[in-house]
Formats: sequence, C-alpha cells, structure tokens
Amino acid sequence: MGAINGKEFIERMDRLNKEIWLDGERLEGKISEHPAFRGLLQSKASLYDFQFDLTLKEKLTFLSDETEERIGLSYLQPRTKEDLKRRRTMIEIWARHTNGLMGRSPDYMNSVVMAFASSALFLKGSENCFPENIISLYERARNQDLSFTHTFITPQVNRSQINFEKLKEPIAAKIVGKNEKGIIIKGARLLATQGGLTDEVLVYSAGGVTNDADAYAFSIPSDTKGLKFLCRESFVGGESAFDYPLSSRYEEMDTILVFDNVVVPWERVFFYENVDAANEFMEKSSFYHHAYHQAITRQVVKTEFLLGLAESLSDTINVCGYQHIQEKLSEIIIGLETMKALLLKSEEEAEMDEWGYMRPNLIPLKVASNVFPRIYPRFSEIIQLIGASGMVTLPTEKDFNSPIKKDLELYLQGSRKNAEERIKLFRLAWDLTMSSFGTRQTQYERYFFGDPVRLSSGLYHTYPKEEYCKRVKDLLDLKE
Ligand SMILES: Cc1cc2nc3c(=O)[nH]c(=O)nc-3n(C[C@H](O)[C@H](O)[C@H](O)COP(=O)(O)OP(=O)(O)OC[C@H]3O[C@@H](n4cnc5c(N)ncnc54)[C@H](O)[C@@H]3O)c2cc1C
Repeated sequence: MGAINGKEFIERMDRLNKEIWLDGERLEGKISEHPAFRGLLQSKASLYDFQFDLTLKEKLTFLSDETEERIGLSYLQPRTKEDLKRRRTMIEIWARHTNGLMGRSPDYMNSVVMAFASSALFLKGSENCFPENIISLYERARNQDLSFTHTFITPQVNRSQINFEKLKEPIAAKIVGKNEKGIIIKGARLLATQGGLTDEVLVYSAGGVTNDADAYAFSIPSDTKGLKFLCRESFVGGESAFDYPLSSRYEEMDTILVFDNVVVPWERVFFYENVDAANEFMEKSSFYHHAYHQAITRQVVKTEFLLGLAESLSDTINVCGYQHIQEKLSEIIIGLETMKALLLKSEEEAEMDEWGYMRPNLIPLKVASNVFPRIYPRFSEIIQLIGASGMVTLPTEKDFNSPIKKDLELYLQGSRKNAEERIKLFRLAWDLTMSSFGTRQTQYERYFFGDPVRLSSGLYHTYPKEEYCKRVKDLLDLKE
C-alpha cells in the first residue's frame, strides 16, 4: 500500500471502533464528524494529501526497495548525512503547513518507530525481549503508513521518591498476568496526546523502572479490547476560522489511557519483565536523536511563525519604532537563530551508529530541547505585551456581519490595516497565547520532552566536561 492520502486516513479513523470518553459520554458514530476532532483530523488529512502532490511527492516520500511503493519519508532509516537532511526537509514541509502548531503530526511518532526499529538489535538475546516484533511493527507501519500516539508516563498521584503503590488495584498500568495469548495490562498511563486519533498506541514504561511488573513496551491498535481513552474537555472554541483560527484546525486533545485487563498479543510485545531493557533501550537506541530532530525542526518552524506574528502585530499598530519593542522582537530572532544553529550542528556532527544508521549529534539537540521550554513561554508573553488591550478587544465574525459593523470598522482599524484584518490578526495572537488552546500550547512546549528541571539535570550529567577541568588543573599544576 505505501503512503496513504487524506481520504484513506479519515476512512481508517472512522472504521476503528475505539472507546473514547468525552464530557461524560462514550463517543458514537464517525469520529471525523465530531466537533471536537473534525478540525484536527481534516488538518492531518491535508498532510497526508501532500504526499501525492506532484510538486512535493519527491520530498515527502521515497521509493521502497522491497515493494517499489512510495513510502512516507519520516519512515526513512538514515544511512548518510544527506538522508538526515532529506528527513529534515520532509519534517519542515509538514510543519510549515501547520506553522508548527500540530505538535504530534504523524512524522513525530513515525520517526520514533523508525528509531526503535533501527536500534532493535540492542535487545537481541536479552531475556523476554523480542526485537523482531519491533522490526515487524516498523515494516507494517511503513508499508501501511500507520499513525501512532504514545504514552510513557505514570499517573501523577504521588511523585515523591519514596512512593510505592500499596493499593490492591494498580494505578500505574502494570503487567498483572500472562497467558498463551500475551501479557495482561491493568491500570492507567498518563497522557497520550491525540489518543484515539491514531491507528496505534505505543506504550513504554520510561525512566527509573524498578520492578518487573512495570518493565514493558509494546504497540497495540487503538481499538484493542479494554483500552479506554479519557479526554479532557475540548479546546475547540468553535467552527469559525475567523474567531478561532487555531483551535478550529489544530486542537490535538490529550487523553488519559486506561487499560482494563488489556491482552497485549505476544507478537506485539517489544519486551516484558526486563528492568534493564526498560531502563536502557531508550537511552541506547536512536530514540532521542530522531525524536529531538523531528521536534526541534518543528519548533524552529513554530518560532518563525511567532516572529512573523509579533512583527505583524507591531506593524499593525505601528509600534515597531520603540526600542523596547525592537528588543522584544530581537529576543525572538535570537531564539530562532539559536535553535536553527543547534539543529544544523546536530546534522553536521552526525555519526554512524553500530548498526549502520546515521544519528544526528545528541548534544546540540539536548541543548535545544533545554532552550525551547524556557523561550517559548517568554515568546508567548512578548506577543501579549505587544498586543496589550488588543488581545481582549476582539469582536467575532458575527459582529462583523451585524449592524454594528460600521462602528467596528471605524474604531478598531489599525494604522496599516482595516478593522476586519486587524481583528483577524489579533484573534490569531489571542488563540496562540491566551485562549485555552493557546495556554495549552505553552504547557505543551514546556513539557514536550519531560520535566525541564530533570532535562537540564540530564544535560549536566551527560555533557563531557573533563577536558575543560583538565585545562584548569594544568594551569594551576593541580594534582587532583
Ligand atoms: C500538553 C501535554 C501533552 C503531553 N503529551 C504527552 C504524550 O502524548 N505522551 C506522553 O507520554 N506524555 C505526554 N505528556 C507528559 C509529559 O511527558 C510530562 O508532563 C512530563 O514528563 C512531566 O511529567 P509530569 O507532568 O508527570 O510532571 P511531574 O513529574 O509530576 O512533575 C510535577 C512537578 O514536580 C517536580 N518534580 C517531580 N518529580 C521530581 C523529581 N524527581 N525531581 C525534581 N522535581 C520533580 C517537577 O519539576 C514539576 O514541577 C504531555 C504533557 C503535556 C503538558
């Protein structure tokens, strides 16, 4: 089959019989027609359609050696630095189409599945590990253009370091049994963005696993029996793209996953009851390299969009001449160019891994993933500071179609824009930084790769500092 188009994607989403709960009700009918999901699914479909656009096809897909079909390029296993650049170009094209606002465009998890498969041999020969299942998942995903969400985190009940679950019923999803069909999982996992809006869910117990019951990884179809997606309230403001230019298109929905004695078939299990595999595979695989590479490419595109918006706001009300406005806009430029430089450095210093695949250098990517959670909230604040009261004086599309239009046209015009265009722009700024959709964007970018505090601690621990300490020691002729 190879790469799919938007129509095929939508049909697949409508066919899956998933258990999704939203606002006290179980969803019935076609998911693509539900107001909470319609906009996002249409936006995703348009990404898939790009794969068949004659001007983009070469950049978004590659020819499979085995099946001679065209495959989505996010599934390309990179062998050279050139391949890494091809991957980035693909990611950029999709990201530009959504201006980086779809945090979980399908290429993110496709890259993760590709990375796991490229490093699967790390698990070869280890107890309860099935690297062949990871490779066959990758092949199936690549050949059918499957989409994924993922869930790596346990419920936020008690995060103290000495917390051990003592309840009879597991809270954090655990292996509670095994039978001839597979492992049985019971409990919950915190957060899968776009849960229920993808073909499959990749589940991995990440970070600090200490016992066998918590040590597992697998991928299952979203409509597996016993799997429930519990949605937060929808942040779609409404259907009007004038009123809600972003949430009407890109509201991704976050879900809690409940596993009600879910049987994960053996052929779907990557590993189980192996604490070392749970703690080491993610680190040793190229997961971080390619997940960061995709995410930082998207974040660069998003920052470009933020800069465009901040400059357009300033221009519309003619405040670009003030130095403090210029300083704020420069802050965004500095962030943007820093992120771009780190991304390019990671490709320039890429190296082949032991399995013959090219990995972008992790250090610049880790630095970028420490930078972005700090600068994104500030950029959102800069837009609010430039927009000032314009961020709340926001009539709707209906107002512009009402008898009050004349007043709006006079009093809400901008120095270089008519009222309707000025309001469109300010509504965009509001939806990006102040609506429920916008504030979730900030929280999302803050926690994209995990807790920023622990991310910087991780950078500190893994950054090679010895050479620099040696220079100090040499200068002072120190012995220790
Ligand atoms: C919008 C959004 C979408 C997300 N989507 C997904 C998804 O699709 N899939 C997925 O797997 N995850 C997803 N996440 C989860 C994300 O990975 C986590 O938010 C992140 O890893 C932090 O974990 P936590 O939220 O449980 O915070 P916690 O770990 O509970 O942290 C809460 C606070 O306590 C502090 N703290 C807790 N423990 C420690 C410690 N040991 N040392 C120091 N400080 C500590 C933290 O610094 C923080 O201030 C998403 C999160 C958000 C906000």
